Amino acid sequence: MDAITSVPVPANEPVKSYAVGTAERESLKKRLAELQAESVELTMTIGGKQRMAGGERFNVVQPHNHSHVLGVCAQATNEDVAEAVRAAKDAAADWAATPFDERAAVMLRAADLLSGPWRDTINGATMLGQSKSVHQAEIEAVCEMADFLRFNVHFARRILAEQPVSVPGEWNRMEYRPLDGFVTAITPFNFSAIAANLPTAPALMGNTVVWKPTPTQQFAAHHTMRMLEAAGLPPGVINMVTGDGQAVSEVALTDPDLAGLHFTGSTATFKKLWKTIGENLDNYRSYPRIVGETGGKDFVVAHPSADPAKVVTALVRGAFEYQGQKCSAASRAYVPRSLWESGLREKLITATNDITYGDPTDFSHFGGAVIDARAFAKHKAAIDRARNESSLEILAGGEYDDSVGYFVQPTVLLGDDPYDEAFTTEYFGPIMAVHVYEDNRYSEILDTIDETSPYALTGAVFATDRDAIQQAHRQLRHAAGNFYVNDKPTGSIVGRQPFGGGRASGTNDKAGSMFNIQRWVNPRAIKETFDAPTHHAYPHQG
Ligand SMILES: NC(=O)c1ccc[n+]([C@@H]2O[C@H](COP(=O)([O-])OP(=O)(O)OC[C@H]3O[C@@H](n4cnc5c(N)ncnc54)[C@H](O)[C@@H]3O)[C@@H](O)[C@H]2O)c1
Ligand SMILES: N[C@@H](CCC=O)C(=O)O
Repeated sequence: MDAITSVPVPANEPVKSYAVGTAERESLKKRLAELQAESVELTMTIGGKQRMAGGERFNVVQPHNHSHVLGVCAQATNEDVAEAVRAAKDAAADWAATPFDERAAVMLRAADLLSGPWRDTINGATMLGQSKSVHQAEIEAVCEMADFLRFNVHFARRILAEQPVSVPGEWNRMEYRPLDGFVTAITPFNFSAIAANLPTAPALMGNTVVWKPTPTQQFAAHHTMRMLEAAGLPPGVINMVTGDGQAVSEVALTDPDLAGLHFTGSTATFKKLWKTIGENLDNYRSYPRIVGETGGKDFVVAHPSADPAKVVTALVRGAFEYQGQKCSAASRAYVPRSLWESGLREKLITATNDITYGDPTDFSHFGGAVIDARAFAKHKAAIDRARNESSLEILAGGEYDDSVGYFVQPTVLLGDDPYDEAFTTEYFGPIMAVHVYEDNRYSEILDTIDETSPYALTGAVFATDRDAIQQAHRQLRHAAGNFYVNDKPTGSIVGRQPFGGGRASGTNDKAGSMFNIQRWVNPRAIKETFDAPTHHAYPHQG
C-alpha cells in the first residue's frame, strides 16, 4: 500500500496509413457503414445516466451530406445543467479520495481502448460528424486523444513528485488537491482530441466536471463518453450536457462552486465567458481558474533563401488540411518577389487546384466539407468580398456549393494591402491570403506580421540563411506561441510541441504539457515540526 509507483513511459500513438490493401482500411470502412446506417439519440450523461436534454431538439448531420442525419440531439435547459452541476458536486468527495493511480488507470485504459477496439468508432464518428479525411481523423481523434490521455498521466506524476525542501526538525510536503469546486469544460467542433482532453485533464487531477461539447461535434463526443465509461470512469465524474451552451453560461458558470473553466473555441466566445465569470466574482467561493485556447491568424513567411518547393507544400497542407478549420491553419503568407516570380506562384496555384474535397468515406479526397451552414455563409461572404475588393485577386479556387454538403473550394487570395481584412480576420475555412514583399524589405515584413493581427497562435519561417531565421525568432518573439522553422504551422504533437498561443489566441497554458495539468490542482503546503519550541522568547533578547 502507498508505494510511490512509476507510471508507464508515454510514447506517441503510431499513425496508421489506411492505404489500399491494409487491414485497418477494411476494418474502418465496415465501421463507417455501420455508423452511417444508424441514427442515434445523442443524450446527455448526468451522474452516469443517459437521457435526452429537455430543450428544443435538433438533428446532427454529416457536413458533406447535410440531408444525412447521424443523430438527434437537444438543447440542455437550465434545469438540465443544474442537475449536471449537482451530479458533479455529489461525485466530488469520492473522486478526490480515489488514489491518483486509480484515476490514472482509467485514463490509461481509455487510451488503450482507443488505440484498440474503439479506434474505428472514434475515427469513423469524427470523419462522418466533422467531415474529416481518414488521415485528419486518425492523427487527432485517435493519436492525439490517446497521447493526451497517456502523457497527462506522466505530466501529473511529475507534478506530484515536485516537493519542497525539508531541514532537520521539520518535514515539508506538498499535497496536490483538486480544485475546491467543479470544473466546466466547453469544447470546440474541430478536434475530437481537444473535446476529450478538456474534461479528462481536470478529472485526472481529481476534479469532477460538467462537459459541454459543441453540437457539431456531438456525434464523436457521444461515442467518446461511452468509451470513457467502458474504461471505468465512475458516474458523476464527467457529466456531459448537450446544446449551444447558453444554459451552461447561465447556470454552471455562475455557480458559487465553479472552480475552473477549461475552454477551447473562438476568441469572441472566450471573452464572453470570461466576462460572465468576471461579473460573478463576488458569488464564488474561490477564484475560478480560467484556461482558454482560442483563435488564430497564423502566418508563413518565406525568406528569399527559402526552398520554394518546401514553402508550397507547407502552404497547401497548412492552409487546406481539414478545410482550413484548424486554429493553427496557415491563413496568411508572405513571399518575396524573387521566389514568387520564379515559379512559386504557378506551383502554388497548381498544387491548390490539385486538391479535392468530397465525402470522406471516399478515401481518395484530400478533405471534406466545412462544418455547417454558418461556416459556409462566412466563407462565401469572404470570397464574395475578395471578388469585389480592388486590392485582392482570387488566384485559385473561389467556388462554393452547399447543395449537397457545405463545400468551399481551397482558395488563394493575392493581396497588395497586408492590412486588409484577409490578413487580419480569422475566417476558419480554406481561404489563404498571400502578400508579395520586395526582397530587401524582409525586416519590415516581419514587423508587419507582428502587428497585423490580434492573434499570436502559430507561425512559420522558411529560410536557409541562419541570420534570417535568427531575425525572425527575434522580431516575431511574441507573434506565435508555436513557432516553426522550415515546417508548416499545423500538426503539433503531444509531448513534442506543447500547444497554445498568447495575445488574443488564449491563456497559453499549453495543452499537452505539465503547464496545463498544473492548472487543475490546488496545492497545499504542509509543514510538520517534530519538536516545537516551548518558550516564545528569542536568543537576542538576552
Ligand atoms: N487555440 C486552440 O488550441 C484552438 C483549438 C481548436 C479551436 N480553436 C478555435 O476555436 C474556434 C472554432 O471552434 P468553434 O466554432 O467550436 O468555436 P465557438 O467559440 O463557436 O464554440 C466553442 C464552444 O463554446 C460554446 N459556446 C458558444 N457560445 C457559448 C455561450 N454563450 N455559453 C457557453 N458556451 C458557448 C460552443 O457551443 C462550443 O461548445 C476557432 O476560433 C479556432 O481558432 C482554438
Ligand atoms: N494542435 C493543432 C491545432 C488545434 C486547433 O485547432 C495543430 O497544431 O494543428
